[in-house]
Amino acid sequence: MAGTGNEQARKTAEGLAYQTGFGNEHSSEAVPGALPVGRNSPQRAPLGLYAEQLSGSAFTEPRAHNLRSWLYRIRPSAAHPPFVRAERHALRSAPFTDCTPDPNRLRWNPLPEPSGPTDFLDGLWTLGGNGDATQRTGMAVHLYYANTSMERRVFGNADGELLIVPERGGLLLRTELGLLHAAPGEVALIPRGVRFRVELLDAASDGQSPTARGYVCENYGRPFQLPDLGPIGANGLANARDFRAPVAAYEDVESPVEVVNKFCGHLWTATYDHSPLDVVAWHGNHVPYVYDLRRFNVIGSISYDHPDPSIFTVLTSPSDTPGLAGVDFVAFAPRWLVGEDTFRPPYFHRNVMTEYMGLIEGAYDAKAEGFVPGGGSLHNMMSAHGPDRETFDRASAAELRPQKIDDGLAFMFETRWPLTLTEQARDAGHLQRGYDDVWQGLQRHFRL
Ligand SMILES: O=C(O)Cc1cc(O)ccc1O
Ligand SMILES: [Fe+2]
Repeated sequence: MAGTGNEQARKTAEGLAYQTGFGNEHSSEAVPGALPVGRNSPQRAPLGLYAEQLSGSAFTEPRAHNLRSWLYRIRPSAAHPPFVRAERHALRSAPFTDCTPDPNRLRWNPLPEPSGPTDFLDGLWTLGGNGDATQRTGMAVHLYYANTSMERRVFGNADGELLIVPERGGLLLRTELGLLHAAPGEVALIPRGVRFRVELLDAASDGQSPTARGYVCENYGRPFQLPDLGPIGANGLANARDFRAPVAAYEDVESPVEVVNKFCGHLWTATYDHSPLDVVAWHGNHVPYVYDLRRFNVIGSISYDHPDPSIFTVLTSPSDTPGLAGVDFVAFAPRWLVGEDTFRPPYFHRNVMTEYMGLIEGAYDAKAEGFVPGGGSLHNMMSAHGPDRETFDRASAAELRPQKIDDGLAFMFETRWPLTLTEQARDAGHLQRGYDDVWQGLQRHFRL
């Protein structure tokens, strides 16, 4: 999994420089000479910087799973006042105990627009999840709807990593390790503990101030990694080289900045007298990434039958049982369907895993209508689901020519544990009533 040092930064369309590769020992310095050579913690770090290690795994975990970065910063993170409890808005954490786990198929419309100025952090709204943040197991599903940038404040999550899936509006993520741009169709991964600020970039097409909407998978468990490829071979699915990590970029700001820290499910806040995004150089593999889902190399059947969606796994958080993920991130990217004598859309099924699905753009091939961009569906453990009636009827009669599915981009957070809702998700006005009806009217065709 680890690669070699990668100093080769490249410019992208957005003008940001990146280093490429997943799991690499990256290194970067915003000022020449800021990175110590040959040791991590010299008696005096270059340029009067402080050396600090940030770990994402226990020191003693196997090398293939070991995650840590060394940061060279203007002030050590330790120089901060006490944290005090903060208001948590609509952000919730596991364990989720307010609602009874619900076996029903559920579907939501997009989050309603916020009524006042709302930044990414205040705009986070938790749908539900499983596990326990204090036990570092399970996951949570959040949505966000923001209309302002985070100003003079920074967020860090001690409870897990954050996989951010923008659906509307580009995000500029200013992290301790540098800047990332994530637009709809791309995903960003912020590792546990890495502090960041979210700025909204793209003005709406009507010239209105920017808004940003999307989904977040909070993973309390083992950090996301690329799935094994087995017989697929050495290449395919999400290729490691398409992940982009930032280059060092720092703020030298000596004025008050609020630092919000999510710890064991609660938000804590402290006002620092400087910006904690003050890392001038760093090296390591505990790093944020951005990945363009359009780079996903889709593998599928070229003979018959609809393959199981595990073939679309972008990232997986393994559990202690081989093959049984705490959470998988799965993308349904554009692809050709060529199966002969095959019902081509997703089949009817009851799955021991729990499936939360969202839509980034367009439509999804199992649902003719009602599953809309920014909305989401939950098919909990063993809940029966699959193509809606209209899709079933159409696909059962379709002429089976090669067909390109390129009118949408959907994804799934698939988890080994059932997902329990928050009260706000259960009682939401944007919860669709009558979702079950999409499977009504499936005719009896049996005859002897
Ligand atoms: O739409 C779903 O329910 C997700 C899904 C997709 C697929 O291709 C096969 C199984 C499955 O659960
Ligand atoms: Fe499913």
